[in-house]
Amino acid sequence: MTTTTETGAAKTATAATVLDASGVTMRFGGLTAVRNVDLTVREGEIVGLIGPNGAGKTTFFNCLTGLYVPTEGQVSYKGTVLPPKPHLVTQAGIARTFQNIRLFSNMTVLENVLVGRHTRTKEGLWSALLRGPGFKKAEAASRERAMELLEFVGLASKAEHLARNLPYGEQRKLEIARALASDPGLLLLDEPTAGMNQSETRTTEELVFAIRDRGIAVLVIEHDMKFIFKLCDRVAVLVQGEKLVEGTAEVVQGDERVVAAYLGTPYEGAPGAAEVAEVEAAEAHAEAEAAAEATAEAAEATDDAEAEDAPADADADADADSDDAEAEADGGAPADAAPADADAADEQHSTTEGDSK
Ligand SMILES: Nc1ncnc2c1ncn2[C@@H]1O[C@H](COP(=O)(O)OP(=O)(O)OP(=O)(O)O)[C@@H](O)[C@H]1O
Repeated sequence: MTTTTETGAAKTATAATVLDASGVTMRFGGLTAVRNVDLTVREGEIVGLIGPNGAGKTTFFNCLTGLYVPTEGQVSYKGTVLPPKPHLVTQAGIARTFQNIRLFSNMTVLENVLVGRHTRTKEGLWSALLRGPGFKKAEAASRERAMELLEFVGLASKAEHLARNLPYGEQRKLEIARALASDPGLLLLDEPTAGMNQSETRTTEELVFAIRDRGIAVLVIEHDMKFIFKLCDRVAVLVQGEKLVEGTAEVVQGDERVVAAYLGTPYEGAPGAAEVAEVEAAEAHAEAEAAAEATAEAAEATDDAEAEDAPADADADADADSDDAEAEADGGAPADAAPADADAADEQHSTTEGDSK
């Protein structure tokens, strides 16, 4: 495996655009998971996509690969707008791996890679059923290519093993080999090192460089920052569905908004900060009103008690009323808010399309 560890940022600055996502927005009911995101990947580049949990990274991948139809925006590959259909996106030249490994566990390692080749084989159904010479030739070529890919990822000696018997790190490599089998020009990797130990992670790093050196551009989601900053020519940071920063590893690492987003400290102009401030102000206002009401009721009760000349009882009533008022103030706001939250949750559930990770 030949690898180049230089970032090549200068080399790629003028290279042709492979992926061009513009204004991509994805809403699930009331939730905007991705908001107006632009992103390009050029030939020869490795681009990273990072962000805290729930930032919208996988949703964005799903929009790029046609698994989701974006609410707004469009995705182009090498200058052509992609239809939002996974098989057409693969055919166009974009392949991906998933956060949760998706292999055919009862098939062999080789068969898994052969499945990935089907978008590139032209033999039709009849040819396959009759197993004519055309089919046999195509099948031999596919096997040869699949074995070459297994060699490339270091799994050739396990070609006949069942996929389910591979250790976790090798299953991830097999997923990459299968994605490469469709001869993509762009590979999307969703958390390729999740669950790997340090040495497996280093091997994956080498593998990604080697993929780039084969002329395949890479867009990678990863939580391992060391991996991302070592690997990527450019890194884009998503926070609450919006692209916060994009630049070289140095630019991103030095940006205080990125640090704040990961540590959870709000900063001026943070996505969603206005909404949070609005909710906090409304809560403070409701609390102040409830407290004022409670004080007024307590004062009224004291007056009544004094009028009836029964100080001990009146004090007790006033305390009780005041407790009631406080209880209302505490319980009232969330109780009012609950149905709205429940609606939002229902809406969200109703649009959930199963496991798209
Ligand atoms: N199919 C769906 N239906 C409803 N909400 C969804 C759906 N898919 C994702 N979401 C929501 O969109 C938001 C973004 O989720 P997403 O999985 O894209 O984040 P992520 O950045 O990939 O997170 P992680 O790093 O944890 O994988 C979350 O609030 C999630 O619950």
